[in-house]
Amino acid sequence: MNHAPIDQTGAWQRLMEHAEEMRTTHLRELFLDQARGHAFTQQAAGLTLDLSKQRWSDTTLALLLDLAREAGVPEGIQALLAGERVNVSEDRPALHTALRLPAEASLVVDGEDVVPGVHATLDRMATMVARLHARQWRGATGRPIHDVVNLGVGGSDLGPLMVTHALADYRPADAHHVEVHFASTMDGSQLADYLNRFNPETTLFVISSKSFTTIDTLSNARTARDWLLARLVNDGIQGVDEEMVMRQHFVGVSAKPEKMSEWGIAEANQLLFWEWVGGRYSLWGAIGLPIALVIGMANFRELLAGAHAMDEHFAKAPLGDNLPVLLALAGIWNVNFLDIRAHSILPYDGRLEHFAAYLEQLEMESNGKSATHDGRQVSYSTCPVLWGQLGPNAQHAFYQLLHQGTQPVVCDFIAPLTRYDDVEDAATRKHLMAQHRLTLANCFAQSRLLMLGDDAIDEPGERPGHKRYRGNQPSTTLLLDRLTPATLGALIALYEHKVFVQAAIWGINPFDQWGVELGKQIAGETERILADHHGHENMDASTRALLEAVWHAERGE
Ligand SMILES: O=P(O)(O)OC[C@H]1O[C@](O)(CO)[C@@H](O)[C@@H]1O
Repeated sequence: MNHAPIDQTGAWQRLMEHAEEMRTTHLRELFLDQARGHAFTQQAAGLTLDLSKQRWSDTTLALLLDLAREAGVPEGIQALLAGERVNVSEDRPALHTALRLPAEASLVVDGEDVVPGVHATLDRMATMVARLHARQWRGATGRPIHDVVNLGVGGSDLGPLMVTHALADYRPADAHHVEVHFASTMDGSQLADYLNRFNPETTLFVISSKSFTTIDTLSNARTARDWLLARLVNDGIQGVDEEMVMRQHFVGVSAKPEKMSEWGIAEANQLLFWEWVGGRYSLWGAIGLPIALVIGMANFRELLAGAHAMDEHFAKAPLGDNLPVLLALAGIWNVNFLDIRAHSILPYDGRLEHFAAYLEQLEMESNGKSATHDGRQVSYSTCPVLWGQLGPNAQHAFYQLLHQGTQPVVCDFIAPLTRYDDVEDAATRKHLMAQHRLTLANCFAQSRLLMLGDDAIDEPGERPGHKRYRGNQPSTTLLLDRLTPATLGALIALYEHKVFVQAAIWGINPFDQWGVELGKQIAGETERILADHHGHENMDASTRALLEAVWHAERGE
């Protein structure tokens, strides 16, 4: 990978000059070229990526590809996939792609083939899933488990939450005996709701934490353990003891087996993964247990196969046809050359409700960095501010700003081409397919209007200021043939690799997250001060007053 400041390269300078001209070119002018739609559209692994509504031209793309080569992107891709230590600050590989290699593949890292271990874990997951689906996993009183609650946060929550929601339609018949839930917030509010409603005899907790030190997760886990012990042991259910509760109501997923054991997770209930899997890249293995519970192991393997298909494409397609590379370059162009630093993720499918939240972590925790590999502060922008929501709902919320606000925003519109054609009842199918058409019409209308502005109307005429649309907001449209485990796997892998390519160009490490560490430390100190009622004397006036407000409230003042 190239460690020279990227903004001092010839390719960057040429892009800066070219951007002068492009900044004053409206998208509607670019679309005078009728061939543009096709020219900027590529397909792979069940996805169609339309980048024609980006404010770029053939020349822009050629210059961006030069930039990618100058930044060492092709070598970076090979290094990532070969298991080199691309996570420089933590001196380890980032091998999420190994989690989706087929069983017959081999990937030797530090003298060891990692693939057999990956598949051994998948097989252990399969055994757990089969027992739960068959109602053979019983709680301490002998009743089959009905509710499984995943306790995790960040990468140990967002991926499984997003995918289980997206693929709920793929639930096999035997999975209907088990309901999967998620609790992540450290304030306990999500968990408290479950504890009010669920029967402890039939509830299993999956404690998901790569580090097994995350206070958010461990505080939820402690509450869950106390709840189970209070209800099943202290209330004196005959024959039930603590050991049985720990063995029959807790599974642990982590890279730290010793910490799981210390906490009380039975060894047989520990699912392991590796330090070389980043938290936000971890849904493909043991952290994906809730996914496998909802969609079944066969569909989980399809999810992996879809991601692997995207990995193969990423490894082999020439840069100019490579979907993750193209998506990354569009982002670089917007952030660094057109000064567009807000990015909205807008799925037009209710099943992708949690996709934006998932991408917020993937992109911003990966690339929200300002130090390069060699510790230098960058002199250019890196990750944009990324946020999103279901597109149809966002139309009634923040699209006003997209259309008439003052901020340039780039949008990713995401939708499946086909939906509801398999609904059995003919009348319902007809109505639902019409709703899908309506949704696609809205999706395409919005990106067109954002692009053209007033020109989207046949006869724009004179319009008062408050009715004018200036257009020229760029967007990407991503179509899935249909939303299946395989295409969702490919979609996620596409964004993972996009993030990697952008990091390679910016010269930053997408696989660490040092920026979240200090906050955890200071929160720990603050928690002690809150409990001890002293130690705040030398703090800033604002924090002091906030702490005092809590103490007043605790005293009922
Ligand atoms: O899985 P863990 O170790 O509990 O971490 C949860 C999340 O916390 C973070 O480390 C950030 O604090 C994320 O990177 C991670 O996904």
